[in-house]
Amino acid sequence: MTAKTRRDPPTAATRAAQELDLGGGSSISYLPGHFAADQADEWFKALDSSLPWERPEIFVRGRRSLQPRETFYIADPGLKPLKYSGHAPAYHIWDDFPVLQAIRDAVCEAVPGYAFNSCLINRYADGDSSVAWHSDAEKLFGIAPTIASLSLGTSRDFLVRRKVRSKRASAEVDSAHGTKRTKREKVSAVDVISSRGETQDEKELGEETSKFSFYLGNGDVLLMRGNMQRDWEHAVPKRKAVKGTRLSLTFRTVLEPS
Ligand SMILES: O=C(O)CCC(=O)C(=O)O
Ligand SMILES: [Fe+2]
Repeated sequence: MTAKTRRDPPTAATRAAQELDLGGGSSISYLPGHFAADQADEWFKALDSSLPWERPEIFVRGRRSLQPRETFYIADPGLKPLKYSGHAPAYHIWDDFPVLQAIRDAVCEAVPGYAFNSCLINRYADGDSSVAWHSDAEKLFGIAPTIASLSLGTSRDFLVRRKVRSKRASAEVDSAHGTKRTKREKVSAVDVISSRGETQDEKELGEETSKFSFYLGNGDVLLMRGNMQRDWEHAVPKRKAVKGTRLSLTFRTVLEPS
């Protein structure tokens, strides 16, 4: 049986934050069941039925295709608009969506110290919806953005893997950011290239490729911090057996004015 069964409700032990230090200044904090299921259900229903979802054409690796999920973007007024994969999503503001304002306040409270001013929301109607391997390294979020995602609805796998970079690209990026990379990290980047070739598609990777998997469920919060968008990429792969809908609200801080 390949279908994943629904998780047990979180207990005090499982609800505790899990910290994953990926090295090189990258880390993930995972807060399973941070928001109670009834609260998460209420938010899911309010958003799923009312947001003006978009499903645009995007441009990825030289090919135009229909985005394999729906999205909605909201931000403080007057910020530089988001653009990714050749597409600029419609720019909505919090005043028009009070439920999102309330969710943003709750997430900022859950993750003290960050003033998230924008949110890209993804709607995965069922297991056919996905997001391909990518990082959120857009310039408007700065060089080491913290991104907090809140999952609502059906659970989905969220995968994380180290980026493949040439030795030269690594050296250039490191000097641009003024960071030092240890010899061991350089060697492991090369190992990754030789173990999986240059392909970007999803295939089973060897253990040496540093891949992690989270099963994100209703009310879970996950934070990507530090150099994650520079050195790692993430994906939500298709899962044919999944029938239900998942929303992910990815809170970010846009640093540049328009
Ligand atoms: O759905 C998720 O958890 C990830 C979404 C994502 O990577 C993004 O919006 O950039
Ligand atoms: Fe992302």
